Amino acid sequence: MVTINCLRGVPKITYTSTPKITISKPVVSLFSKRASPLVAIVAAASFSSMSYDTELAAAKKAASLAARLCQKVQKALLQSDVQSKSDKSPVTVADYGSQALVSFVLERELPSESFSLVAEEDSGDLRKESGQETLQRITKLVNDTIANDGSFSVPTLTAADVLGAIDCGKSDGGSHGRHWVLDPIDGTKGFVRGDQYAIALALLDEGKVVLGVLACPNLPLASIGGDSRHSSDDEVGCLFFAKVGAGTYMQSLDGSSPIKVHVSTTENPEEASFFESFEAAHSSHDLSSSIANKLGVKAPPVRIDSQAKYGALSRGDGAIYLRFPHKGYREKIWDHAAGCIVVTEAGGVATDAAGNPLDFSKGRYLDLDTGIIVTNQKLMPSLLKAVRESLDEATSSL
Ligand SMILES: Nc1ncnc2c1ncn2[C@@H]1O[C@H](COP(=O)(O)O)[C@@H](OP(=O)(O)O)[C@H]1O
Ligand SMILES: [Mg+2]
Ligand SMILES: [Mg+2]
Ligand SMILES: [Mg+2]
Repeated sequence: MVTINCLRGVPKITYTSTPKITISKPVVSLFSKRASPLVAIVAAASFSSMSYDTELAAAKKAASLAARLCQKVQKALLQSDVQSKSDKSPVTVADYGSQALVSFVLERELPSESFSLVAEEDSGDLRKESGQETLQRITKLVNDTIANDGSFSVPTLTAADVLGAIDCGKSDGGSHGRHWVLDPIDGTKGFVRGDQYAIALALLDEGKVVLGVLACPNLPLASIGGDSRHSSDDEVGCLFFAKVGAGTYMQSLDGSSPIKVHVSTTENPEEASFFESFEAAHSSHDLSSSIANKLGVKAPPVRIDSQAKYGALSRGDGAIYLRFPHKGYREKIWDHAAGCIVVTEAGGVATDAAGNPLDFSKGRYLDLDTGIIVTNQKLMPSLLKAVRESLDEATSSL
């Protein structure tokens, strides 16, 4: 049996191999020219032979447009644009606007697809009385970005449309069917500081990441290896994209020709610089320093926010990414799905601290042992050994 969950008041189509078709809602959507049941059946029949080209093109367009919205907001960020979520983490008008835009673009560009989106933000706070001013600002940002792009002929979106688009991201994901996975701004703390952030979008098919796009508006096109400071003359704005079995490419966000990228091939830890979170609250800097020492890494850590770390690693700026959240933190799939395929298609390996591959099929959270480590194939065995020793030492000193 195949179930296609269409959100936003569009049809929920369920059919079995008989095929028996049930349409549980009327075909009504502001945005979409929705699939007929027949189209849905044809799509399901060719499921296994998909090349994901259309999906990748849609994902690149969605992430690039969202990046434009974010760039505009970051340039003139107001204190009132930044709110605090119930877990005390920050969220801005750009996080919400980016999520609404990506949801909107995917549905417009892939009208015959089922549409399931697992995304970070939800509209709860925007539906409250206190959220109305923020909602108006987000609605204007989304409409302005669509109008400036000029490629969609849609009526102006209402605040309710924007709320609906944001709430499309409530899917639970899982190991069956297709699910888009979105972090509308990864590295919100970096975004608010004026530093690195990324729009991270991936597609899961039967629990596996099959494509990923990372828009990194502040990442220099030139290498940042070994030095996170860069001159203000550096051209910034990178778009990384990867498709399963097809490698990883990078182009400028302005639309230059893509170039194929590859992770560092160094086998020598002394030459290998490593990335970690800028925020010590997100990853233990002490633990990564101990691991780097054991491995013989000489260079100081390169600390930057967001999945820009995966992008930079995929083009060989550094050779290692270490992430060790403090006890009790659960990693979410949108913080790693796009970055993971970008780095693995570029020849890298991403695992948990025990060397297990990252499993994106378990729902909104990653179920993993302790931390996330990323490097090239050659360095992974010695990195795993250093990780094990450092973790043992940390445990025995408690
Ligand atoms: N205590 C914590 N430990 C680990 N990660 C955390 C954390 N609190 C928040 N995060 C996650 O770290 C992400 C940013 O990663 P990085 O440190 O690499 O920039 C955040 O993404 P958002 O900014 O999308 O919320 C958030 O999901
Ligand atoms: Mg994130
Ligand atoms: Mg985010
Ligand atoms: Mg967040």
